[in-house]
Amino acid sequence: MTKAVLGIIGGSGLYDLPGLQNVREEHIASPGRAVGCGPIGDIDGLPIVFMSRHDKGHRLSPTDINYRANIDVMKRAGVTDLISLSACGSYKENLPPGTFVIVDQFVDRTHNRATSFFGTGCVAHVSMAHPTAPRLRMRIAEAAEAESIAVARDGTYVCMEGPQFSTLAESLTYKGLGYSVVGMTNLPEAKLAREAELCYATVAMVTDFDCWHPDHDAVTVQDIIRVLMANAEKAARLVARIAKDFPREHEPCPIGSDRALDTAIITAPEARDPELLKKLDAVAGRILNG
Ligand SMILES: CSC[C@H]1O[C@H](OP(=O)(O)O)[C@H](O)[C@@H]1O
Ligand SMILES: Nc1ncnc2[nH]cnc12
Repeated sequence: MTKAVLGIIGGSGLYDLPGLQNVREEHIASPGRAVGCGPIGDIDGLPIVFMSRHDKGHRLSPTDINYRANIDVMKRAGVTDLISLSACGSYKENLPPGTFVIVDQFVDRTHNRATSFFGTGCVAHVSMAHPTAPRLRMRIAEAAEAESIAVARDGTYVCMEGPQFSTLAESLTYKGLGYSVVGMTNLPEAKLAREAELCYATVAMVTDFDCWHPDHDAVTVQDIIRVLMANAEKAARLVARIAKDFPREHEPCPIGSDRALDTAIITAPEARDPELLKKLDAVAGRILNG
């Protein structure tokens, strides 16, 4: 049996995790990739590792975040299940600011991100057909309902490069294509979490209607921050409730997020690059050394 450890990545407006108990600062480095770990603690006895994606003071832009180091560190810290708490714009009238969308699908519109641990010397192709872990999503949705937080149990998140917000033409296109929400950060995490065999889910917390909505002006950071304050309080309650009800033993993922590398690595053992394999010790150790 594997002990369940919950990882939380906080996005815009979420630079710490209120309610985290028995906090200790531990430095877990990601070899060759730098970046340490956020505070480790627990809520109701469930071990929790917190990381602030943009760092304290919101220092890092979506393009500059070291997603590989963040996910690698989560893996090294023993995380089994990873939840992203993110701000997003909405493309649907019925998902107004304040709504928490438990994303089930992603569309990638980024073009300047490192989105794989693998590469020359060890190539792997994991499935991204179902990028989020259904059982984790269900637990988040149930916790949100128990806390009377307005929640949508699914939705498609389009991940744009940014850091500029969308043009009106982009916004209308994404809306027309049926996407639910837009953000700039979650797609690299979802891909890397899958390679690292972590169960991943996104809570996309709506802050604005982007710029498509005829009744709302173009989105500004000031407006977003106002909504973020309220969302942050709800997010802390949500995490506390998830932790309270979370199983203490990791439950096998019904879609195999936690075994994603079983059938993914294609490079022949004799063609593998020992230097790359060293860096993959945490992410792919189960399958490479197993
Ligand atoms: C501050 S608005 C734009 C910013 O907010 C979202 O960040 P995160 O996903 O980390 O909450 C969005 O993706 C942009 O990075
Ligand atoms: N409208 C928007 N577009 C992209 N990222 C966002 N994060 C919050 N609101 C956003």
